[in-house]
Parts: sequence; structure tokens; C-alpha cells
Amino acid sequence: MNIFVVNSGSSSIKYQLFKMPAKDPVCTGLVERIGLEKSTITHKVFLNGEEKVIKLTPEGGLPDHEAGLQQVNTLLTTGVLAVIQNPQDIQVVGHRIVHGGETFTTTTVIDAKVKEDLKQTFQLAPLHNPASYLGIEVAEKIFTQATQIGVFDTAFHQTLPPKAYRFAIPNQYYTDFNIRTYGFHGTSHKYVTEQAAAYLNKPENKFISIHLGNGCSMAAVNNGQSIDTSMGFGPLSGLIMGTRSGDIDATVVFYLVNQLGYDIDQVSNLLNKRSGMLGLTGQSDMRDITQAIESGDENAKLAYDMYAYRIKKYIGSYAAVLNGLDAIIFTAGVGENDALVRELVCTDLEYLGIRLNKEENQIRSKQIHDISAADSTVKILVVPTNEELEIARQCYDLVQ
Ligand SMILES: Nc1ncnc2c1ncn2[C@@H]1O[C@H](COP(=O)(O)OP(=O)(O)O)[C@@H](O)[C@H]1O
Ligand SMILES: CC(=O)OP(=O)(O)O
Ligand SMILES: [Mg+2]
Repeated sequence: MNIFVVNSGSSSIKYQLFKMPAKDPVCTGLVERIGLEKSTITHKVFLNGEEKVIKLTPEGGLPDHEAGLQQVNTLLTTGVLAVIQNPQDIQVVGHRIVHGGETFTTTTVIDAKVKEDLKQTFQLAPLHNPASYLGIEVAEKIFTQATQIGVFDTAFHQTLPPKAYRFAIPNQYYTDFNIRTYGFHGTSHKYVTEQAAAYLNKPENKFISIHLGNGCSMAAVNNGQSIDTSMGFGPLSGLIMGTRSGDIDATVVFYLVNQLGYDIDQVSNLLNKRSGMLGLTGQSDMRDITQAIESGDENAKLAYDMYAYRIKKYIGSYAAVLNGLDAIIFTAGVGENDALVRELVCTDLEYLGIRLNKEENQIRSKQIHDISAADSTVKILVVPTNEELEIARQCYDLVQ
């Protein structure tokens, strides 16, 4: 079964094509800088164990998601590296959807009613859900024979107990307006904790999963069930991220509005798009910020310390709610690649039984990698995430 997985961001599309049940993708790709001048498409095809890469910079850029996916369709269907004959060969398109709200608690076939309901979630995840919706509309036009399926970041966190997901505001805000913690990156937290359980041969386990990409979140996972997580009602709270503030006292919002005259859109723009590492250092990509540290930039150093300190506080908190700890898991772009972040996080956590092997920490690997010292009672693992594979699996299970 040909399952095409689409992970639409506000200015990017990640995709993978699977011939399920095989778990290795036939091709993968990334469309970047949609809506800007220098859009790029990096398309990789895997043929007999070999990787062939096509890099495109379309003339005049890619104005929108439709243009991006149309180009991807051309790459899939034409030339010597074509992987399907025509778009009708795709039976399922699996979409990553960040926020499912109260309505979508599990993997769902997308029809007109679902699309209507999805619009209600736009203001809950303004950076993400409108882009996913666009991705669905475009995929419907191109892959006309395919069943479109949504896989929600929030679904894995449905097991949170009320004491973790409720806010201490009057009950009516929960009962009437569904204001509660939902949690995000669930597909990734699920995937990496399952991988870790298999790797450690520990079906019963207490794990802390640390997903550090552009968006960052942590989850306390007990025997495969999420019991607490750092993102909340929307994907803004918790850890310090590329451009998002993470946890911040709500009093700051009142002050911005009442004293500095901000309107609410300006506050949202500030906290979602201009804060986090970008606000602290002027850059949001950790590779650039590491370079700044190397050239002696004090702001960059402080920002790294703050970033790691926030993660450390959540590790302490989740070790407490789990009442024990078998492993902490680093994943996603920063978690998998940034040795300095991992070292800062793991320093001075001996009390919890966390001891890093600094040499192993420097080694890059595409496989699961144990970076804990021999005397660490808690395993420290780097587990490459694969949200697209997890989405493909869930789609396959649903249509089988
Ligand atoms: N080699 C690297 N060293 C440090 N950070 C990296 C490296 N490669 C990627 N990153 C970080 O990973 C981030 C992207 O992570 P990713 O999981 O792809 O995020 P998203 O899915 O949210 O776009 C980049 O913004 C960058 O900060
Ligand atoms: C939920 C979320 O923050 O997603 P991303 O990391 O892809 O921005
Ligand atoms: Mg991501």
C-alpha cells in the first residue's frame, strides 16, 4: 500500500513515501522557505540501498503549499527516479496535524465534516493547524484517489490524568470551553519511547522523553502512557524553543497590554514568533547560536544556559511524578545533534542517578545511541525520531 505522509509547517513541508508494510521509505523530502524567494526542495530517493538526491530551487520561489506539493508530485511521478507512475497510485495520504482539540482524540479519516471541525482549532495552534489544513486541501486536489487521514500530535497525551491536564481556573472554563492541557509532539514521544522500551528490553518503564526541535516539549511516560507533558492548551508553554517563550508568568501579558499598549495579536506574535532563542540571541537555529558562543557571545551563552536549565527543571519534576526513572531520551533536530545542550542538561544531575559519558555524547549516530556513563543508574539515550513512519503505521492500521 502506497502511503504518502505530509508534515506541513507554516513555511515548510516534510514528506515521505512508504510502501507499507515496509518501514523504510521509498523517498523522503523537504520543501523549505515556501512563500519566500529562495524556496528549495530536497528530494531523496532510496534505490537498492543507494541514496539519490535531487535539489531544486524553483525559479521565482514557491508562492504557496500548493505550488510546493505540485513540484513534489512531479518529482514522484517523472524522470528516471520516479517512484510511482501517477498520483492515483497513492492510496493513503497521512497528515500530521498538531492540534486535535477536544474533538480529535485518535487517528481520523478526513471528510468534509472533519475539515469544518478542524477550522475551529486554528486559533489554538496558529503556527501549525492552518498549514496542515492547506496541506490537506492541496493533497485532495493532487492525490484524488487517496483516503486522507489525520494523525494528531495531541492524541498520545489523551492518557493524562485530570490532575495533570486541568488548570486551576473555575471549572466552567473546562466544561464549557474545553480549556485544558492537550500536549503536543505526541507522535514523536510515542515513537521514541517505544523504540527505547524495545532497545532496553523494558516493557515496563518510566521514561522522560525530551523532544527538542524548533518546537520543544517533554513528556513523562509510564509503561507507554503519557502522564504529563510540558506543552499545554497550545504549543507555547513549557520549554524555551526556537522562537517561542515557553513558560511565562501571565502577569507579563497583562503588563504588555495595560502598560505598554500591546493588542492581543501583538502579544501572540511576540511570544510565538519573536521570543525563545530568537528573542535572546537574534537567531533561532541552534547551529548559529553554538557558533556565536564559540566567538564569545555572552547572550548566546546565557541563552544556552537558560534553555538547558528549563529542561533540567522538568526532568526533576517528571522524575517526581513518575516516582522513579529508567531513562531520559533526547530526540528531534536539537536533541539528536546538539552535544552541548545534552551536556548542559545532564551536568549536576547525579542525585537523580544521571551521569553522562562525555565521549559517547560527542559521537553522531543515526541509530539509537546510549550516552550514559557505566555508573549511571538512569540510561541517557539519543533516539532519532521518525514522526512520518509513525504516521504511516497508524494510517496503515486504520485502513487495514
Ligand atoms: N547539527 C545540528 N546541531 C545543532 N542543532 C541542530 C543541528 N541540526 C539541526 N539542529 C536544530 O534542529 C532544529 C530543527 O529541528 P527539527 O526537529 O527538524 O524541527 P521542526 O520539525 O520543528 O522543524 C533546527 O532549528 C536547529 O536548531
Ligand atoms: C507542536 C510543535 O511545536 O511542532 P513543531 O515542533 O513542529 O513546531
Ligand atoms: Mg518537528
